[in-house]
Amino acid sequence: MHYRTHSSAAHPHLATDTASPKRATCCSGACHGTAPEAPETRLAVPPGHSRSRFYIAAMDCPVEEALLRKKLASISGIATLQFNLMQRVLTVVHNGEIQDTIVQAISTLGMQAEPLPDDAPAQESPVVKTVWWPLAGAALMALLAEVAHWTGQRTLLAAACAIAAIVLCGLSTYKKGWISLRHGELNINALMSIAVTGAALIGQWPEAAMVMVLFTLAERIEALSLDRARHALRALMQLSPETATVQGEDGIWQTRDAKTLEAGCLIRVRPGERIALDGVVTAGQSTINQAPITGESLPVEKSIGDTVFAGTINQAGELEYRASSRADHSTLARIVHAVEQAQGARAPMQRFIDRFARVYTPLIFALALATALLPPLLLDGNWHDWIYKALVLLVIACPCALVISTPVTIVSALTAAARAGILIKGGAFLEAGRKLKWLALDKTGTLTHGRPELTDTLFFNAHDETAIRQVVLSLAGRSDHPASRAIVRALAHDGAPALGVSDFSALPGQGISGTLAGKNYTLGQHRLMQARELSNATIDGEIAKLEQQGKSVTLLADEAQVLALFAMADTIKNGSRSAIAQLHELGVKTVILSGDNAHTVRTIADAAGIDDARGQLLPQGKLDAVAAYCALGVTGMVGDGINDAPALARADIGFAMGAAGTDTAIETADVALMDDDLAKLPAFIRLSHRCHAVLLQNIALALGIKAVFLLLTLAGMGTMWMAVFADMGASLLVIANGLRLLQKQTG
Ligand SMILES: Nc1ncnc2c1ncn2[C@@H]1O[C@H](COP(=O)(O)OP(=O)(O)OP(=O)(O)O)[C@@H](O)[C@H]1O
Ligand SMILES: [Zn+2]
Repeated sequence: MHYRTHSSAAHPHLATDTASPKRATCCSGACHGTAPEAPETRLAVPPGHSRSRFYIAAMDCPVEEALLRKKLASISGIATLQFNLMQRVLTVVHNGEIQDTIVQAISTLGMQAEPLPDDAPAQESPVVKTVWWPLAGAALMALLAEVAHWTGQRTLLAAACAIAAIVLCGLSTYKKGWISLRHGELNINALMSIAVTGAALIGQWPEAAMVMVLFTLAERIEALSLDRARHALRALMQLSPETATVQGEDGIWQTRDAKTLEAGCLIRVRPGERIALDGVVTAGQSTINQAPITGESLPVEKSIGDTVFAGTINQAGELEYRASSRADHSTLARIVHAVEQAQGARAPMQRFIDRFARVYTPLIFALALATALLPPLLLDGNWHDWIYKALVLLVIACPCALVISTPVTIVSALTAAARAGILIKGGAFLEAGRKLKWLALDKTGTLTHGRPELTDTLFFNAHDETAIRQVVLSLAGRSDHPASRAIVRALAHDGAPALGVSDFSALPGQGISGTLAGKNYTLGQHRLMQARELSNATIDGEIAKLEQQGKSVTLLADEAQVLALFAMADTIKNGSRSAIAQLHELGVKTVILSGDNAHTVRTIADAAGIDDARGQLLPQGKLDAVAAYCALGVTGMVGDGINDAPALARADIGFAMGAAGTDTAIETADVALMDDDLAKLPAFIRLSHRCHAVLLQNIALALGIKAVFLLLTLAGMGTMWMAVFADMGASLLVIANGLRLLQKQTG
């Protein structure tokens, strides 16, 4: 009997043997070297601690993060804090039942924290309807103040209009500013409040009003732009339909809410409809557009036994399939969840900028103070002029544009990648991609189709070939390894009934063994038989001949001797050569690390144009090889098999191929490629370059604009509302620049 649970579309190699040993215990992240930093996606929960998540609507800007950090630091029992500003979710690892204390503490900051169920799949953030009329009224009042001022009306009128404008739109800024000042933080709200108040105090009423109005307007636009980045990801989730046609107990088809369906139910999908849940086809034949999962829009043939994914589009015919998981555990839901978690992990660039901002703001604030005080005191300057300049400086002191530019850019890139079938588990990996020096590739299933055909069969010392065929068929039937599957495919038509297998065990990268009809047999590679001293000169000679032809050989042996030889040849994937060429163009060197024999590996390396080839590696050998390359430079490893897991975890970036349908790959890989297309590797590296370019542009833009205004102001030419315009303009520009990554197709 076969134990296949995966279709040929989902890669077979990663499916475990039924009795396979534990998966590699090494988790990605924990074993990473220095570059890149381990992602913070999964917060470790020490014993005795628990994890709580809160949705805080007001927390969408790094200034709130600083405030919250400070406030929560005073609560005992909190171990770790993780801020996801894009999703506005705060994760706290703590001991003791202190959720209420946390909510309480946050409320003293003027923010509301709603507890979220732990690890719940992301939910739609509540849409807060923005009320625009107070802002419009404020703008009108500010204009009137301006007019009153210019037409030389009494100051009183200008002041009245200005106060009305500030009250209409600025109260919340004042409130937030006051809270942050009380906690010793200088956030944008505090800076703006001081600037506006200062302007009013020196009699610049219209300017005070304008600054407040422009600031509020820009904040609104900024919030809307950030929402766009958030919703791009949510839009992915909405690809799976709300309802599905399900067979009820009475056999009648009925339309039901997809969220209420359990695994195991039978679903029918018509041509043109979207698949509602992950599942396995039980009837019908069709083609499916899997672009939402894999990024590949060429339709894929599906028939009985094939896996279908929620969110993909059924095209040609009607299909019936049995759901394999609930809607909130579909591959699509996992992708969205993984990207959301990745957003919470801070990329190195972001950490750098946060550190920079912490110095920048106090520095400019000090400069403003000095500007206000020193020239009038020491140089007999005009108080009014210098205070005004100081206020303009306060407006420039906000690092908002700089701080917001990085997360927006990275989130846009992560989302764009997910839409193209590349799941990146954190900004750190995205940033590391462009630094890749070496890429190690697994052979079977990565460079080749992973569907070898049996080419030669030889029997040794055999009295009864039929009996041996039956043994090998029964044993190979227990494994999902491509070598075993090739044997099963070639021999299955013999029609002999399968024998029962007991004591089945798998030796990753070497073979499998089990007891059939009271005798122990091993199916595996040449080395394994040599180590057991079962091989001989004749067999070695035959194998050498076959391997020269680029074939892989698997042997069947009992406890005393080798009984049969199976040679197979795998074909290289169409896209492999061009993908490797693109990688070389991007400055990445390539090497194959394979468990197969050296000749075959060399043959495939030459056919694909790969720089270096190493065969005959056990899982530990692959790991050691990757470690050696890591010492030379940033190293990636691409694989899909159990024998690759330790090496994938050790590499600076571990890429899992054909991850759709294999949950462990989606969860443990640093970068999960949803299908088997190697072209996704150069696409990932190009995205990394593009993302880096945008990050640098944004930093230059944000700092450049500040620098210009700093000089203008000191030269006495900067006005306050110009500074607000420039500052907020910079924020909007960098956001728009970051969002560009969303539009561009990766590839
Ligand atoms: N489950 C199995 N059934 C049959 N043969 C196996 C099995 N596992 C390993 N082997 C033998 O061991 C060899 C090495 O296996 P391994 O899985 O390490 O590498 P591979 O699949 O050939 O190549 P790659 O490392 O590039 O994926 C195979 O070529 C095969 O001969
Ligand atoms: Zn801000």
